[in-house]
Amino acid sequence: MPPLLRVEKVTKSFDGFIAVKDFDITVEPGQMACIIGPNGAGKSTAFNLITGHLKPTSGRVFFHDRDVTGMQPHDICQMGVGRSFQRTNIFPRLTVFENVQAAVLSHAKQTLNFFTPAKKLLQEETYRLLEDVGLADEAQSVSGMLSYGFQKQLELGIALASDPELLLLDEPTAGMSPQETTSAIELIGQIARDRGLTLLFTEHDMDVVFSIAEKITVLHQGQVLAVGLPDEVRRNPEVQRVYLGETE
Ligand SMILES: Nc1ncnc2c1ncn2[C@@H]1O[C@H](COP(=O)(O)OP(=O)(O)OP(=O)(O)O)[C@@H](O)[C@H]1O
Repeated sequence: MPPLLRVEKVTKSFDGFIAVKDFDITVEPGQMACIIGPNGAGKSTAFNLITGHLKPTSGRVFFHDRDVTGMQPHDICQMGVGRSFQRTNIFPRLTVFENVQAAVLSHAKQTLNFFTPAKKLLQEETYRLLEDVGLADEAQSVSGMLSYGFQKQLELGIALASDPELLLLDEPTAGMSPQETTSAIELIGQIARDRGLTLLFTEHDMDVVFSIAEKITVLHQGQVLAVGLPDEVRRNPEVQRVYLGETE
């Protein structure tokens, strides 16, 4: 089976500054893959290049063996690449239900046909998503008043509304307490297994990375420094020198 995602020699420069250089990654269906690297290593840029929010200066991105390089973000999303946006796409004055429903509606607009009983389907889908991300009891809460952990669950619900095959999560546990981190990781793992999702995430917390990642790509100054199984990456002297050593 071909990889779900294949990035080949992608480079991005901003006015001559090379943020990502010759970046390669493959993610297999069902895999939990992680990109790590120090601040400024190019992780967010790599995500943006995959989701179409940035266009590569050179190189190609393939999803399901289809060349998606340069396609618009909403087209890439429609093809099955979802992404969480660190709260920026939550409407704080709307309820949790309304936020997820808006995301479901936005996706459904492009997939429902004229004869589909849209409203009922959308309500059922919205409740199902809220249950999946553990927010059923918070359906009527105002989103802006949610705890930080619940807001992250809401981000996840919104990202899942497009029914992605590949989900990109940018630091899904950022700012969480150790207890919130543990339950968030359990929830993400559970959702990925239940839905047969493929995950690509970035993360600063090494305990999180080594607990769930099946494959790790290490970025350093915009280039891939190492790639492999968690144990291989952990033992790699170069990785220890430039990255792990800094945080331990
Ligand atoms: N739009 C842009 N214009 C110019 N430089 C940029 C732009 N976006 C990112 N950069 C630069 O590219 C480099 C990589 O940034 P990026 O945000 O991808 O790193 P990161 O690994 O996600 O960092 P962090 O862990 O701090 O989020 C940084 O030096 C950053 O300043």
